[in-house]
Amino acid sequence: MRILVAGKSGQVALALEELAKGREDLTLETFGRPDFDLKSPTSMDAAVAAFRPDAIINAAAYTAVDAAETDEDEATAINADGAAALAAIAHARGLPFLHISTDYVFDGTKDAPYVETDPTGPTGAYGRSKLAGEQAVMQVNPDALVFRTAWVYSPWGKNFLKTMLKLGATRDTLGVVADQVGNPTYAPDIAAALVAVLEKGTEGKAGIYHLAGTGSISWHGFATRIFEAGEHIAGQKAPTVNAITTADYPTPAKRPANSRLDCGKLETVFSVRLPAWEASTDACVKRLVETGEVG
Ligand SMILES: NC(=O)C1=CN([C@@H]2O[C@H](COP(=O)(O)OP(=O)(O)OC[C@H]3O[C@@H](n4cnc5c(N)ncnc54)[C@H](OP(=O)(O)O)[C@@H]3O)[C@@H](O)[C@H]2O)C=CC1
Ligand SMILES: Cc1cn([C@H]2C[C@H](O)[C@@H](COP(=O)(O)OP(=O)(O)O[C@H]3O[C@@H](C)C(=O)[C@@H](O)[C@H]3O)O2)c(=O)[nH]c1=O
Ligand SMILES: [Mg+2]
Repeated sequence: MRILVAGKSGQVALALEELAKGREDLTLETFGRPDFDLKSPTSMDAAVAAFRPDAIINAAAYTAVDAAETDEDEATAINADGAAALAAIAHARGLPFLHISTDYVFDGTKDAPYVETDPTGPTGAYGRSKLAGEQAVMQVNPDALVFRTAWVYSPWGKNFLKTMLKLGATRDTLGVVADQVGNPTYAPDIAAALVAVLEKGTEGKAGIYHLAGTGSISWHGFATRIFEAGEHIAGQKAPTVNAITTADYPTPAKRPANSRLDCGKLETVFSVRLPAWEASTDACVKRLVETGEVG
C-alpha cells in the first residue's frame, strides 16, 4: 500500500514514517512545507498526482493552542480550509482519506468520557478551527474518516512529556494542573492504529471515531508518571510535582476540564484498541533515555 501523509516534521507524521520503514508492504511518504502546503491546493494536487497514493492521511495542522487565540484566521485557514482542500482531492481521486482531529472540540463539562455523537463546544480558537475542519472535511468528502485523538506525546517535536522532562532537569518543584483530565496518547500508537484501519478497509466506515490512549489521568498525574519513569529508567531525580488548579496556571486559551474520549466505536468497528497510557509513557521515556535525550 502507498500512503501519502500530509505533515513532515510532526509527531504523528514521523511516527507513521518510522512504522513504514519496518514494513516492506508499506510505501509511505511524508509531505510538508514549502513543497506541500495545506494552504495551497495546487501544491497538494501536484504531490498526489506525482506520488499516486492508495490512501491519504492528514497529520498536518496548526497545533499551537495558545498562539491560535490571536491567530485564529491562520489556524482556520490550515485546520479547516486546508484540511477540506486535501479531503476534496482525495474524494476526486476516490482515495481513502483519514483526517486527525482533537479532544479540544469538546467544552469539558460532561462528567463521563465523550462519545462521537456528544455535542461539541470548543473553548478556544484551536478547538474551533479543528471542529470547523471536521465539518468541512465530511462535507466535501462524505467517505472520509475523522479520528479525534488527544494529548499526543512522542520523542519528537514539542509535547507535554518532553516539556516536563526538560523542566524537571533544572527545577526542584513544578506546579501542574490536576483539574483537567484526558487521555495521553503516544504518536506511535496512533500510527499503528491508523495503518491497521487502512489495512482493514475503510469502505462503508466513514465518519468520526475517538482514538486515544487507553485510560485517563490529569496533567498532574501524567507528569507524575513521566518523572517516575525517568527515575526508574535513568535514575534521574524526580522534582516535586505539586497539584495546582487551572486558575493557578493562567493560559491564553481555555482548556476543557474533562476531555476523556470513549474509544469504544473504534474497537467495535475496527477491533483496534490503543495500549494503556502508562505503558506507552514508560516506553517513550525509555526511548528518550536510550537515545541520550534524558538522563
Ligand atoms: N499534539 C497534540 O497534542 C494533539 C494533536 N492532535 C492532532 O493530531 C494531528 C497531528 O498532530 P501532531 O503530530 O502533534 O502535530 P505537530 O504539531 O507535531 O506537527 C504539525 C505538522 O503540521 C505541519 N503543518 C502545519 N501547517 C502546515 C501547512 N500549512 N501545510 C503543510 N503542513 C503544515 C507542520 O509543519 P511545519 O514543520 O512546517 O510547521 C508539522 O509538520 C493534528 O491534526 C493535530 O491537530 C490532536 C490531539 C492532540
Ligand atoms: C508546562 C506546564 C503546563 N501546565 C498545564 C497547562 C495546560 O493546562 C496543560 C497542558 O499544557 P500544554 O500546553 O503542554 O498542552 P496543550 O497545548 O493544551 O495540549 C493540547 O494540544 C493540542 C494540539 C491538542 O489537540 C490537545 O489534545 C492537547 O494535547 O498543562 C501546567 O500546569 N504546568 C506546567 O508547567
Ligand atoms: Mg516500507
